[in-house]
Amino acid sequence: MSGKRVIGNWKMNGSLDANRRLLQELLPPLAALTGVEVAVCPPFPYLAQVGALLEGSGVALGAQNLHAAEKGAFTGEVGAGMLKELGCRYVLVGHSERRSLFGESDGLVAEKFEAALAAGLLPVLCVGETLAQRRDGSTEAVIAAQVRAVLQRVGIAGIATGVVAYEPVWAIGTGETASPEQAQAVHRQIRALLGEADRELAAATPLLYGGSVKADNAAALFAQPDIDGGLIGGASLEAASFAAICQAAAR
Ligand SMILES: O=C(CO)COP(=O)(O)O
Repeated sequence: MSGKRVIGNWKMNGSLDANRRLLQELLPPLAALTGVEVAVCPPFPYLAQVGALLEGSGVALGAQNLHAAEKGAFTGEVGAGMLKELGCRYVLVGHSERRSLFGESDGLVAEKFEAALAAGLLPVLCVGETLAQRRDGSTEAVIAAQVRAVLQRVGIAGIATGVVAYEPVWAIGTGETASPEQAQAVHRQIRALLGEADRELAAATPLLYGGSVKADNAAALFAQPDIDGGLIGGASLEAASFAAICQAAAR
């Protein structure tokens, strides 16, 4: 199957030396793969270094966050145009760590998604429910609210230009992956929700799964009809694991 995407989210990890070593080991096996688009999202200070190391590799660069404004008096923040200038293709928007640790609301996430699109970046909208929300049966409502906030702001054409990543909060960094069936059920729901706006664009929107994706569970997840690839945290920091996950997507 072709057309899958695998994006590595390094989170707040790495160093000049570690990044160089990771990519030295990772890029050769990736060069042999076809039918999969791979990207890595290092912390802001390493975008230029990693961008240079990726040159000619076919692996794309992404950032983990952005501010909704173009520029201005926002100390410590980074604008979409800056990311674009540094060679980013993707930017994560509304990762659950941003939502829970840094108070990002559905509305703010929608503004960021719009700003990324305006700069010519491909925003990756991250959505997902907490364990408490899954247990009390509100998974569907939570995901719907998170997706609708962005849909209302940028429309289905805007969402379809970017990417949606389903990352159940209870599966992030816990080693507990959603089963392929659990993930597929939510992906199907997201596809249906987008399909209410436009079926064709909904079908064309890449839906990635994230949350403890590893070399040994990637193939089963990627085999699901509505899972178009993965957003990888911990395993993207290990060259062999990340390469194996990309390989599973290339099959
Ligand atoms: O948050 C994630 C990617 O954005 C997933 O992280 P893990 O793969 O470490 O569970």
